[in-house]
Amino acid sequence: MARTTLQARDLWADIQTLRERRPLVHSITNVVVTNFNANVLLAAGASPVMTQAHEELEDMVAIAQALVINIGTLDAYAVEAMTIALRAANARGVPVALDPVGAGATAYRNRTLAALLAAGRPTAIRGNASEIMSLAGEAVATRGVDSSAGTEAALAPALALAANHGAVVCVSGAVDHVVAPDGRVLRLDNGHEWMTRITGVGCSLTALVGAFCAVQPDAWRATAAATALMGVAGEIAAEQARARGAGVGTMAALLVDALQLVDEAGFLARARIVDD
Ligand SMILES: Nc1ncnc2c1ncn2[C@@H]1O[C@H](COP(=O)(O)OP(=O)(O)OP(=O)(O)O)[C@@H](O)[C@H]1O
Ligand SMILES: Cc1ncsc1CCO
Ligand SMILES: [Mg+2]
Repeated sequence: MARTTLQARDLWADIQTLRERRPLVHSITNVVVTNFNANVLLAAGASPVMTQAHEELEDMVAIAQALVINIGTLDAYAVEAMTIALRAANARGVPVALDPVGAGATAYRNRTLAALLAAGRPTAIRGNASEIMSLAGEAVATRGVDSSAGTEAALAPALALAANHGAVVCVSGAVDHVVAPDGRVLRLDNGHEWMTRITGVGCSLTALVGAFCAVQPDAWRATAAATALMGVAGEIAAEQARARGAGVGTMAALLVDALQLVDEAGFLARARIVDD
């Protein structure tokens, strides 16, 4: 595999740009994570707005710098909202991050994802391994919203998915894989297992992918910056929680703190880009 040309300092530059520019990120997301996602976006430096009212979708997309679509809790109204917003974003060149929550768990989710991908083109897709494998057409059963596979097994499916849809694909897990439609692959070895025990960390990563796509035109690099930031912040939060004998509830708050407070030295010391 080609050695990556991306360095941690490139990703740090994007984090600084996000903090300076405060892009407006419009999310149509699930009812479990809406508040947490908004706090994650604010902590990282973006400006969130959540709405799915059909009457205002086109106007909101028109003033947003990124759109995030998350299928975690679906119903017919939300699916129509996602379709309208996706089309509007594509027409205006607004980048779109898609979170295929629970892909492979139910026929309704699979159908909805197929219809969305037929209606428009996401700039980036972020899911756990079994979600990405399912979306790429592999026969894999996602267990509810949690992954049933490792990220290495999802690499080939992710590359195929990226090429087929012209979208960057991020497979999150113990080692995150960020792949581009042209075959570029970046592996990031950050994070902590406890991140899987706080609901919506993956969804929030997808929201960050949208935010970084608003400020970095190379969607692969933008997705890598989002993924590295979440991984580094998760590591810091887990360490701090454990140091005070706390668990994942405290860690959720510390994760938001770390997204806000991580500095250049802390980020560069921790970000682990893995080359083959
Ligand atoms: N075993 C692990 N070790 C370290 N970090 C992990 C591990 N598993 C997941 N992560 C990190 O947790 C974050 C969320 O990824 P995950 O794959 O759990 O998302 P998800 O399953 O979509 O989550 P959710 O649906 O709850 O939002 C990513 O930043 C990822 O790097
Ligand atoms: C737990 C859960 N159920 C539907 S969406 C969601 C949030 C994490 O994906
Ligand atoms: Mg998820």
